[in-house]
Amino acid sequence: MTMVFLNKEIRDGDNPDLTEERKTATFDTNKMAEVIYGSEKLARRRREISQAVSLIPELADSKPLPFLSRNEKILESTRKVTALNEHLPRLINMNDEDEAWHIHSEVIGFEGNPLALHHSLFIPPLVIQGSDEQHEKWLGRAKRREIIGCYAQTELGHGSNIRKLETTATYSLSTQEFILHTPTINALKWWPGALGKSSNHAVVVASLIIKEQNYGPHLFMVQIRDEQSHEPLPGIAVGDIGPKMAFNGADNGFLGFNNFRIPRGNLLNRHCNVEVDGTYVRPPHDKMNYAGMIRVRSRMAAEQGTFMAQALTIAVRYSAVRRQGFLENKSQEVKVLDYQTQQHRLFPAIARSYAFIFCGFETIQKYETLQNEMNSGNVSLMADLHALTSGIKSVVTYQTGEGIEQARMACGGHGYSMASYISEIYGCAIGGCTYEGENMVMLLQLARYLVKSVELAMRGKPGDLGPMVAYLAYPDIKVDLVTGPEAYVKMFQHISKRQSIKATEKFHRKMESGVSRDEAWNQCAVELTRASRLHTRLYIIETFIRRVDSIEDLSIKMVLTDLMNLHLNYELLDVASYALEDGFMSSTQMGFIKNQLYSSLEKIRPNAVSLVDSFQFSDLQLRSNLLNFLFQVLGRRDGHVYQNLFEWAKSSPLNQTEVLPSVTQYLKPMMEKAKL
Ligand SMILES: CCCCCCCCCCCCCCCCCCCCCCC/C=C/C(=O)SCCNC(=O)CCNC(=O)[C@H](O)C(C)(C)COP(=O)(O)OP(=O)(O)OC[C@H]1O[C@@H](n2cnc3c(N)ncnc32)[C@H](O)[C@@H]1OP(=O)(O)O
Ligand SMILES: Cc1cc2nc3c(=O)[nH]c(=O)nc-3n(C[C@H](O)[C@H](O)[C@H](O)COP(=O)(O)OP(=O)(O)OC[C@H]3O[C@@H](n4cnc5c(N)ncnc54)[C@H](O)[C@@H]3O)c2cc1C
Repeated sequence: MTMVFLNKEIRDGDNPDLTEERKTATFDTNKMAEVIYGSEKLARRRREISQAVSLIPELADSKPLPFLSRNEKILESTRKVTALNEHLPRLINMNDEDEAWHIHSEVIGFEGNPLALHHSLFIPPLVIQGSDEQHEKWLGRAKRREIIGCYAQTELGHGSNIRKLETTATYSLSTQEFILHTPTINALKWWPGALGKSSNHAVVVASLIIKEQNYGPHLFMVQIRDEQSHEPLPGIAVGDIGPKMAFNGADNGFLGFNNFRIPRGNLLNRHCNVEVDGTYVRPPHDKMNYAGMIRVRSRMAAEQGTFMAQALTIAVRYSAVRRQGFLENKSQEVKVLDYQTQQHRLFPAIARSYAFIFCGFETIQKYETLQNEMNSGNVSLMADLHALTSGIKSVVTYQTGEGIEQARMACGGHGYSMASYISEIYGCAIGGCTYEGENMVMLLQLARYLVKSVELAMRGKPGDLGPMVAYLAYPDIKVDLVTGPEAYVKMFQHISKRQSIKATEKFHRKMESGVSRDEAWNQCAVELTRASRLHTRLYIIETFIRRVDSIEDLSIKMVLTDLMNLHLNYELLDVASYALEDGFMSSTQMGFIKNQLYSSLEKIRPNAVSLVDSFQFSDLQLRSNLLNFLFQVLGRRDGHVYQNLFEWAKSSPLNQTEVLPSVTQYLKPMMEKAKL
């Protein structure tokens, strides 16, 4: 029997073009997977889980999803997630979030499902903001999936500016209840995933009002539907918001309250409280109620990195079996992966996927440290992590969107077909630019932090700068890029520092000229977001270097060094104008960076397929599975693309009949009429 994952993933019967690629690899893909996923155990568990899932037919799509209506998609995603629920205890360690995430993405893919938000946005705020008593009451039920929940914060009229949320939770002294109310159409909750038709509970974010004083956004546990009939409770209006760009297997919804009462104990009160007499007990940090958002953002680098990696796996494998045009040898057309332009399209994005995943591991760990500190009352790390994750979520989502789109174009016409699966990945991933804080808004949050840091440095207090921004006070010393990665970091530090200082000085000048602070901020906003992006890209580069430095296996270290060098040169080239502008970079250095970049592409070429194989996405996960060969097919591990594309097309509902009603009703009469 052929094993699912071999050293270089060579299997009998594969397309020989892919086999040839796998033979040229200089490293072991299993070992690389250990580096990607953080440990031998995690990488092995993923393979075991993929293998187990592939043997359970009911966990595969029963129909090609692109051919389904919205109702059918929701039915199918719900069928799969509930079937999965039955198998879960046997397949994964139920306390291991990584395993749970992996198995869900295997089975559900990118289309969404009614439980996706339950585990990522309903349970976490309950854990973070709920007291022990509240955990006792709801957490076990939620974890056992006796109840289904969502996170209802955004409203029709407000998403970014949550201080202005209009849904109110007014404390009634006489009944010791909160009265939830939606005063206007704009105040309807709008967007929460799985709210529309599936959830019976929601963590609702509403402005807390006590004795006519507004205490800002707070989190409340609210039952919205009857647990037996699933009908909305009296006083609640709830429904689906309609089809979206993607993620249509999930029911994002709206929610309105008509003076709906909940007990005082439903305010999630681990860190703040309203006492019986209406006394408000403040949390240890003003923005404590936003902590759940830091958690989600801290996971986005790794998440988006794997989204992009899936699109790249599809595009790189396909590029190795797609032959078109000639190079030197005119007797055989070349693999399109041999074109430098194709490599330039795909390889820097592979490097970014690795970089985002490595960076993601660090931010997830940082969040876990923050969480432990918060539990013991120390909130001093919140500001730093809020700034860092605000920048990272914005940069990685944008660059992931770019990378996936390049992957699509790299597949030519077939990339545009839903058979590639890339449009589904793109539609889901690109939502990340908006959800969990619109990117510009979040870049401006990081900019606040950078401006404050520059001000500290300007006031001669560099010692007060945290390690993340210490470079803002470093002197400018020219660097020789030939000396290696540290010189690239120094060059990037100079660029980032200069932009932060320029933006801050411009902001100060505006205010000195009499413009109000808010107006001055707005007039500098583009420059400020540029500073945030540069700072974040520098941070990502540094995490990449740290990770490569820590690797012991020589063959893995060598290929990752090639990938890291590609990343360094690509990133620096992309922002070179900032350093050319003040003469910190010479045109000779610019030429050096370009040459290094092209030589990195050549070095990576023989390892390209194995670099994406190392993510070890199963065919099921890429919707290119053998069990159901009718589904999306471009990223198949075995590379047999064309015959499966043909099968896919034949399965289109349009092809189930030779003459469509559109022809009999309209085209035929038109043609007949024309003959008269
Ligand atoms: C066993 C089984 C287990 C199963 C597990 C199953 C897993 C299932 C997985 C399924 C896998 C399937 C795979 C497919 C993958 C599909 C994935 C796609 C999923 C899509 C899901 C989308 C979910 C989306 C959810 C949301 O979007 S929720 C809503 C998010 N909303 C926002 O983010 C709003 C953004 N706005 C804000 O955060 C704030 O308004 C603001 C921060 C912008 C401003 O706030 P505010 O006005 O209050 O503050 P100021 O600007 O005035 O600043 C004042 C100071 O406060 C500081 N500040 C602000 N925020 C914070 C903070 N969070 N922490 C600390 N400090 C903060 C500022 O920095 C200011 O400080 P200063 O004054 O010193 O400068
Ligand atoms: C797929 C998806 C899933 C979602 N899931 C959930 C969920 O489960 N729960 C939930 O509560 N919400 C959810 N949301 C909502 C999401 O969190 C918000 O849409 C997001 O926070 C952006 O807010 P907004 O829609 O108000 O955008 P807006 O703020 O209206 O953005 C519009 C434009 O205005 C600009 N802008 C706004 N404010 C500023 C500013 N201060 N400075 C400069 N520019 C500004 C933005 O940059 C943007 O260009 C989801 C959204 C999506 C797309």
